Amino acid sequence: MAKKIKMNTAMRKEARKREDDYLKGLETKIQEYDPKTANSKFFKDLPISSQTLKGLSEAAFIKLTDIQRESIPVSLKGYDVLGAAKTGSGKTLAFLIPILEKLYRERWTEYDGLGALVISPTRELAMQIYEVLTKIGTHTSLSAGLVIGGKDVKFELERISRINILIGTPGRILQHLDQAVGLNTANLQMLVLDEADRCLDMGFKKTLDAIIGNLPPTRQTLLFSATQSNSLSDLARLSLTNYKSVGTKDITNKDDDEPATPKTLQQSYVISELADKLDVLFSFIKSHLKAKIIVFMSSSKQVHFVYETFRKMQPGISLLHLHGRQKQKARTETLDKFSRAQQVCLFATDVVARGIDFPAVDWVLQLDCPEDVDTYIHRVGRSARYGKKGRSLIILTPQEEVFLQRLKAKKIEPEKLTIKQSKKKSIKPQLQSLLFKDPELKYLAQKAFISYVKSIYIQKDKEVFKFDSLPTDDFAISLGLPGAPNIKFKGTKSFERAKELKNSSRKLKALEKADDDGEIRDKTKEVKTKYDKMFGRKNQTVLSEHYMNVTGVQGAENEEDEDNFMTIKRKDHILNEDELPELSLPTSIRGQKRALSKKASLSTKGNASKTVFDDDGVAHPVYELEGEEDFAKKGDAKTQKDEYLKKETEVMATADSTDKQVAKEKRQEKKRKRLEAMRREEMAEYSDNEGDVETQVYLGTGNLSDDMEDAESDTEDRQNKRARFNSTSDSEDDSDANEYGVTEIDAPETLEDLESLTARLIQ
Ligand SMILES: Nc1ncnc2c1ncn2[C@@H]1O[C@H](COP(=O)(O)OP(=O)(O)OP(=O)(O)O)[C@@H](O)[C@H]1O
Repeated sequence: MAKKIKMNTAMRKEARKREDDYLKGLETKIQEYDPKTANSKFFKDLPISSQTLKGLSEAAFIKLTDIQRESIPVSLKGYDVLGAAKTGSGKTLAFLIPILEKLYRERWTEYDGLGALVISPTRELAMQIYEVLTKIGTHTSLSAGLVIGGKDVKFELERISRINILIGTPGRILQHLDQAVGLNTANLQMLVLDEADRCLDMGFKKTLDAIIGNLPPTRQTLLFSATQSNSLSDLARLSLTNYKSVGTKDITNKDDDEPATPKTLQQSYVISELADKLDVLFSFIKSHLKAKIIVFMSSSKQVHFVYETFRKMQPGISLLHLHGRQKQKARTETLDKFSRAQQVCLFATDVVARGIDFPAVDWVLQLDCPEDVDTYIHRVGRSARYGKKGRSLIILTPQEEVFLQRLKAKKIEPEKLTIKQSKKKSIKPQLQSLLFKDPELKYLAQKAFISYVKSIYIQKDKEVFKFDSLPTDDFAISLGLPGAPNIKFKGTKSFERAKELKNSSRKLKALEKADDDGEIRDKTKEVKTKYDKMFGRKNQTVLSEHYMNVTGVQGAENEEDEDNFMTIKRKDHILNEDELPELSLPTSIRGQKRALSKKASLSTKGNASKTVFDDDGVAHPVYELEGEEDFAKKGDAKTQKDEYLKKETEVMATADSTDKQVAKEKRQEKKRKRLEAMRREEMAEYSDNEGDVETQVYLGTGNLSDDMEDAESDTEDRQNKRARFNSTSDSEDDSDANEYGVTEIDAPETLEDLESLTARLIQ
């Protein structure tokens, strides 16, 4: 922080003049700076302020990297920038320095509000950017905030209005833009999108559009990434004006034969059968006990399973695991431990594939093939950063070998390795024995199996990921399972049938419509057996235990169920179709149609008549005429009429109150389901791949040097977050929505009320 000295008016004037002159001089230097002639090597050669230089040198940033040399002067001159450079090449400083400089030159104070906004696709990356900013900005008087989840609103509102540089993930930033009255973007000078293409991949396009829509068009915008996609060019076209592309040659390899991966990275691959991959992994770890390794896998369930089982087999190196389904506190601790350790193996999903700057990673191992070459580049980019050496190994199954061609098209040609026979060790018997002893592990194995199969199924590149030729039985055995869990695509007969369906394009669409529970819901054709209904109620306490027993899915209520695309059934508990109650159905097609058609059945049955049964079980027509004498015996007509009306009114009143009760229950059920759906949606959005995964909001206290994390009260914050999140999404089109985004409706008093309620619900 700038040191405050007591000054009188004259001194203040003098200081002000000196500052004016200095800033003018700086501005002139920027305009006159010509990167070609300047040929700067060090930060001190750039036209930047002494306070930023001081911060940089204290953090040991002295020499410029290529992307910094190229892009900082362009950004300082005020151009929009599309910056692309290899992983680990120093892009973070390339956008943070221009932010600090711009706000400094504009003499930004806390009263000017938000001056710069930095958007990052993951929370981890946002935290990392914030940390770098706190280091290099320590001599400025600017304030910075990290927007990552739930302090109380009053606290946020108070702070956010004084933040000058805000860093966060797209969803959370939009929420603040929508809700925080104190967040004034009218003066915003700079917008930065880090890993911009990833923000788009993760489906944040709409959110980004909405954020950009909230910002003044006169701002300067910088987009940075280590890979480039068409969507990024689209975003650049839409959000940048008169922009300069910087460093893009570095990664597009149009003009030279250089790959988009760092030169100092030694890349290799091995071909292994799917069923042997875990053996290869274990053998690899055993023979690299002194290394710092990251192992990438395709899903959190795989990470969880491999971590839990390998831990029990004690390979002789510390093991860590990190995925988006862990609590934020655990994730932050793991990141920290991994960063500090020198000999350690981290099992992770792609949540840390991009941008995260772990120091000195020796090996990046890809146990599962990445979805595309860009993901490959980002994963291997966790090693060989900032010119250091590093190595990578990708394990491909014979079916996935075609991925090497995809890499070759981008000039990436890893070297083939074969594993020495002497180093190969099968861990299958150990895994089997572990699973046999521990049902929890068996459950994890089943989930890992399912999530892997699902991950292959949903891949876009069908030439690389061949769902049909998955050796499922062998794979299951390799996880220690007795055989492939009987995966049932609900609504179809079996796994084999699912494959068959997958090959038929129309039915594929149906499969793609599968909901979170793996059920392909075709509402028009859905027929529920009593077993379906029972399983459908698995969350209800009475049946849940039984459901778990039948399906062998113990502890499912404690697990996030993202992988229930397909459900598993324990082999020994398959329900036999012949156990189901027998139905006699018409065999001919015409007969079936007739049975299902009301109209057709009426034609054969004649008009319907309503019958009532008396106490002796004798049937009478509903309107049975009574003889005059019998009628007269009961009293005069008026009294009878009044009595009848009274009785009927009572019946109607009872029916009305029952109806109201039923309507109320239905409404509550609907509300519950809606909240549940929102929660699931939110979990999905804030999950594995993992974008806006924050569970807490934290704003910096208004000073760059202040710390950032308060991971307390996770659950409570999660609830708060959820509440606000829902409220955001609903508020636009539902003026009656309360703070939870749920429309409160009065109990219908009349039939009209009920009708209008129904109409609203249908809408
Ligand atoms: N000028 C510099 N001098 C010394 N170290 C630097 C310099 N610039 C960056 N670094 C270091 O290099 C590493 C990589 O930097 P950074 O994380 O900004 O890379 P990146 O290009 O954003 O990578 P990715 O594409 O993977 O996100 C960091 O450890 C950072 O501290």
